[in-house]
Amino acid sequence: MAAEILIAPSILSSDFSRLGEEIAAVDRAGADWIHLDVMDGHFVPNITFGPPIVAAVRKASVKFFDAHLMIEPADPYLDAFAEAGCEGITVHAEACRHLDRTLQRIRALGCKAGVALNPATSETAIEHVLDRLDLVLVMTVNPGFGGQSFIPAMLEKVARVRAMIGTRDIRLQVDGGVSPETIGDLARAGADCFVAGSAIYRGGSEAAYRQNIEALRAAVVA
Ligand SMILES: O=C(CO)[C@@H](O)[C@H](O)COP(=O)(O)O
Repeated sequence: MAAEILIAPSILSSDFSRLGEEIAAVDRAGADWIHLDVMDGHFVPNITFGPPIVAAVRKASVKFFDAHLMIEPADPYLDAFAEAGCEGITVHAEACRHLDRTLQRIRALGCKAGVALNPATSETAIEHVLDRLDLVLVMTVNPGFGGQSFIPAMLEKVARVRAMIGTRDIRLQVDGGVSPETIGDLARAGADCFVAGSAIYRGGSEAAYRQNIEALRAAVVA
């Protein structure tokens, strides 16, 4: 049976001056997960926030906190993100020298373990850790910024990753340029967890966020 579709708003596109309210708003508007984009200005050319901010906004929602660590190294910060309230921690394959060890640590902390792949990284980079994974994140833009255009070549990669996952209980997440125009193709290629920033946070109100989330869900099944 196909996995339930999950919609995870990326708070990168929210109004950071009201971050707690913006998280609560997408929660009430129908988000399944809250996606937290952590950037270090080194692995990616942008800087966002770290564990203290995650801990501060944890009370804004009881939904699954899905942290996407675009940081290198990631290992020294895993415990702090888990303590801050992240329930899923996704690291980049490109940023982890000992990926197998990193994933073991994430699970030992009681979190779901994920690996993200940049557009240029082959899925073969995660063949050896499939049994340590709860989620694979196929980046469909080059990480660092919201509002970029979806890279069409990633559709075939999503299909290849879906085939690799086989019958394992692993979520296939996509992130970057996810919109009502692209989500249907991504779902047909095998994605089941959709991160969207600008397509959800446009409109600036809870009512708009609800409409935007509903439009994404409708386009998956169209
Ligand atoms: O991780 C990232 C960017 O690095 C994403 O989560 C973006 O924030 C997605 O933004 P949109 O492409 O949906 O606007």
